[in-house]
This record gives sequence, C-alpha cells and structure tokens, in this order.
Amino acid sequence: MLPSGASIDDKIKNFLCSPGTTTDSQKLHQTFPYPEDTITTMFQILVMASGQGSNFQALVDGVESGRIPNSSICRLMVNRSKAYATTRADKHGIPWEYFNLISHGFQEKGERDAGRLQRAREEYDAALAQKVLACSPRPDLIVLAGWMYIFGQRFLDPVSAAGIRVINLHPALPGKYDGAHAIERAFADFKAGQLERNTTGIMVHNVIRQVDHGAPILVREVGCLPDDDLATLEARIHSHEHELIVEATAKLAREMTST
Ligand SMILES: Nc1nc2c(c(=O)[nH]1)N[C@@H](CN(C=O)c1ccc(C(=O)N[C@@H](CCC(=O)O)C(=O)O)cc1)CN2
Ligand SMILES: NCC(=O)N[C@@H]1O[C@H](COP(=O)([O-])[O-])[C@@H](O)[C@H]1O
Repeated sequence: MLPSGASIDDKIKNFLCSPGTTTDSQKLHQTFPYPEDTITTMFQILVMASGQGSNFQALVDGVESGRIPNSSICRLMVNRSKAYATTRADKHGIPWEYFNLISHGFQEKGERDAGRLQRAREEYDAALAQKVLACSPRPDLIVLAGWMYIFGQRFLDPVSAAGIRVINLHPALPGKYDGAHAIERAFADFKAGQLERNTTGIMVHNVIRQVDHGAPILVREVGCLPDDDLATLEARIHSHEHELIVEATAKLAREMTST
C-alpha cells in the first residue's frame, strides 16, 4: 500500500507493477484521473536525408540509447531513391518516404527555363510542407542530416507557422564554405596554405532561407593534420558530426520539452 503522499509516478509504477495489471491506458486514466498536461509526450523528430544516412543512424542510436531524451523519430524523408538511409530506417522500423522534385512531377528532367524551375521548386516546397504537416504524430523538430536540397519560403513558412523548428548539420564553421562540397573546399584551401589556423569544423544551425546562415546551435572545430588527405579529413569530420548532431538534437529535445 502506498503512503498517502505518494507521487503520481509512484502510483503509476505501483499500478503497473501490481500482479495481473493490464497496461491499458484507459484503465490507467480511470485509476489515476490526473490532468492531461501531466502525461509525458514524446518529442517527435522528423529526419530528412539524401545519402548514406550515417548521421540519421547516429540520431536513431541516440534516441534508442536515451542520449536524446524522451524522443521518437517519427519519420524519415529522402529525396533520392537510392539513399541508404532508407535501409537504415527499415532496420529500425522507422517509416520513410521518398519525395523528389523531378521524379514526382514538379520539374521536367532537363528543364532550363528559370521561371519554370523556380515555380517547380516552389510547388515542391509547398507539397513537402503539407506532407510534414499531415504527419501523425506531427513532428516538433525537423533535422536535416545530409539533406541536399535548398528550401524556399513555401516550405519554411508553413512549417515555422506550425511551430516546427528546422535544424541542419553543416560540415563547416559559421560563415565558411556555405553550400555543398564544404569539406572538399576546406581541404583545397588547407593544401594551398590558405585555411585559417589550418582549422575547419562543423556546426548544427537553425535553418533560414539564406543557406547555412541560420544562427548556430553548436559548433565544433576540426583541425587539419599535416599528413591528412581528403579521405582522412572527411572520416574525422564525419566522426565529429555523428556526435554533434546527437548533442544538438538532445539539447533541443530538452529545451523544447521543458515547461
Ligand atoms: N533554405 C535552406 N535550405 C537548406 C539549408 C539552409 O540552410 N537553408 N541547408 C541545406 C543543407 N546544405 C548545407 O548544409 C546544402 C544542401 C544542398 C545545397 C545545394 O546546392 N543543393 C542544390 C542541389 C544539389 C544536388 O542535388 O546535388 C539545390 O538545392 O539546387 C546547398 C547546401 C539544406 N537546405
Ligand atoms: N551542406 C550539407 C552537407 O554537406 N551535409 C553533409 O552531408 C553528409 C551526409 O552524410 P550521411 O548521409 O552519411 O549522414 C554529412 O557530411 C553532412 O555534413
């Protein structure tokens, strides 16, 4: 028998651990009719990727290990049909969807007209935003983990209006090497003796319309070594990325769920 001052958590544990107890949530509510806001809900994370998915895997492992607390990866979106991230999602029972600018009919292959290209991207952005907003459960956070497509306002605005934050992992320091192929460009400068302090880095930042210019959330420097080649630098950077993306996502999971 629990003392009268027992906490709700103690009562729940006692209820659930009693012999012959069903874990039916309805029965739980009947027994402990406490306000909805005391029910802990999982922090829902939607991940977007275009490639191998090693950072997606780091997030999956981070959620499963509890390093990313009280969270669930509700969905993976990919824009490349051969993205190995989908295989990783299948292995962990995470639903995924492939949605591509050209394959799904927004842009003609080989299209070169600037107006048509712009309109195609805007329609794709709007459709992708609708897919995100239709997810159940709806995500609290979108993490771009090697997502190689630049969003326009017709994605960013509806998602932001729904209170969903978007963050991105970028393999460069703030204000350096914006855009794709950042590691290659940093390495080329290093080999040319033009990389400041022989140091590049990585960051997780908020996503705004201007690519890789959103406010940084976490930043980590990565030094280039004299005997580095591109492969050794990339491997070291990827290793740091797998840590930083989990640390940043866990930070937001804690901040966005604390009352
Ligand atoms: N509006 C924003 N969209 C995205 C951001 C951002 O900060 N603001 N971050 C990127 C991720 N990224 C770098 O971190 C990045 C990804 C892709 C590109 C790029 O040049 N994409 C081309 C297509 C390239 C390809 O398909 O191989 C494009 O979109 O036309 C630059 C930077 C994610 N989106
Ligand atoms: N500008 C965005 C960008 O370059 N992102 C980079 O794509 C790779 C994805 O690897 P992964 O598919 O193995 O996670 C990562 O190195 C990430 O920093």
